[in-house]
Amino acid sequence: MGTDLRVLRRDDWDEWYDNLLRAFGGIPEPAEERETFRELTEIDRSIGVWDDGRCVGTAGAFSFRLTVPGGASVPAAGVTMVSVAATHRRRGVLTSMMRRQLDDVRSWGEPLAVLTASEPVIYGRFGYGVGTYQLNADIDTARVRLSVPPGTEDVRLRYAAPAEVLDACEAVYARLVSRRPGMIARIPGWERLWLLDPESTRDGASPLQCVVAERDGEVVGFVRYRVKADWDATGPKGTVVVSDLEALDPAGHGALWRFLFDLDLTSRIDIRRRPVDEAWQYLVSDIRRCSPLVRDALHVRLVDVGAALEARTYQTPVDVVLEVEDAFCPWNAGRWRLSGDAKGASCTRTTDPADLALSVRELGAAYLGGVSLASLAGAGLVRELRQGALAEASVGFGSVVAPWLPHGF
Ligand SMILES: CC(=O)SCCNC(=O)CCNC(=O)[C@H](O)C(C)(C)COP(=O)(O)OP(=O)(O)OC[C@H]1O[C@@H](n2cnc3c(N)ncnc32)[C@H](O)[C@@H]1OP(=O)(O)O
Repeated sequence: MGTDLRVLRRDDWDEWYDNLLRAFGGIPEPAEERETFRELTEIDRSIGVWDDGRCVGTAGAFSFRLTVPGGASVPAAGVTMVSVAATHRRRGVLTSMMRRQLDDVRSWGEPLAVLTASEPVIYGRFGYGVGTYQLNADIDTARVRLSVPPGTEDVRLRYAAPAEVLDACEAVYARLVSRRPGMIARIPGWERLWLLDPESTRDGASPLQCVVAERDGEVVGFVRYRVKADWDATGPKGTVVVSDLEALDPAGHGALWRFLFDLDLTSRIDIRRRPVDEAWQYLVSDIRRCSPLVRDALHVRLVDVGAALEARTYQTPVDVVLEVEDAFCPWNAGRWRLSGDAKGASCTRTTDPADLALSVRELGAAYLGGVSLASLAGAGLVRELRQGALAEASVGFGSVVAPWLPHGF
């Protein structure tokens, strides 16, 4: 028997998933988490590589709908659970899975594939560009002060068991999805992930706690967090480890952040995976003592350039011919005329002279409006062939709010 790349079968899931866990260090997952991922795995959209009957490669693809600039919710394959057995690494197993997967995504009619990478170096060769960034912060709340906007006093906070208020929290999330490019509409069942709280993954912190923010009886935000207690000879210096926080308006946001800042016996907030333009940064007295750190988040691949560029809108009018290079998905290569504005867009094949030349990777980076084409041109990755085309496209592709991926997958 030789090497076989095929769609996953339900009976093979355990061996397939064990290959994945082993590639990530071989640390077993708590039973509840493993069962949740078993249920969330879309078997017929997952592939594996078997060598002599043993699984040596895995890759899955969730059926996401991703918010793009303009607010449309666009089908996107959420590439996930990628692994190759260390015994078989660097022999092209990943490349063969990426080949099959992108062909599949195309045949499913999904214009985009997206992923979060274990290491950013892996996926550029397959045409993915970094389309969103995330902000991590480690805030010294003993030194940094927070001011809050008017209306914060009208927001009431109350503790609740995370499971008890899950529906209300999900309703807040659902209202935010169309507001930011990069957000993913919730697939039923995924909400269970936010409640998983096995002791083994807490790293010494408390169980998950939840506080909801209400105004006039309506939930306008929530925060889920843990507290990691710490005491030394000088007294308490605990850390608030934030799991997620969402708010519908500035007052709800301010109230929740003030709560985090004011928690007794703590002197730090550890918060990750936040929007790079999130409001709290403009409310703190000393941003340096918040140790902000920006990191790549969502990697974006245009699987169907025409359909993807038509699915979003452009904040100012654009009419440009793009010369696209795409060695891995050659059906995208060549010239496309993109004409669009804030109401809609068309993107069709053309033989007209090109205005901008770039690879599909740069298009992926710029697609959600978080990376400007002008910045990429500054790096020599986008070439302007008609004077003025770069500024026109760069402004048009932009987004008023920074794109943001709220959770990993
Ligand atoms: C979306 C997600 O799920 S991200 C999770 C990815 N998985 C992991 O990080 C788990 C641990 N790592 C692995 O399982 C494997 O090393 C993988 C999946 C990253 C790579 O699989 P491989 O089968 O070794 O990759 P493959 O042989 O097809 O490599 C293709 C090219 O990418 C390069 N490459 C692959 N992985 C890496 C890496 N981690 N760092 C640097 N280069 C890499 C290879 O050197 C090769 O380059 P070349 O074409 O110039 O020779």
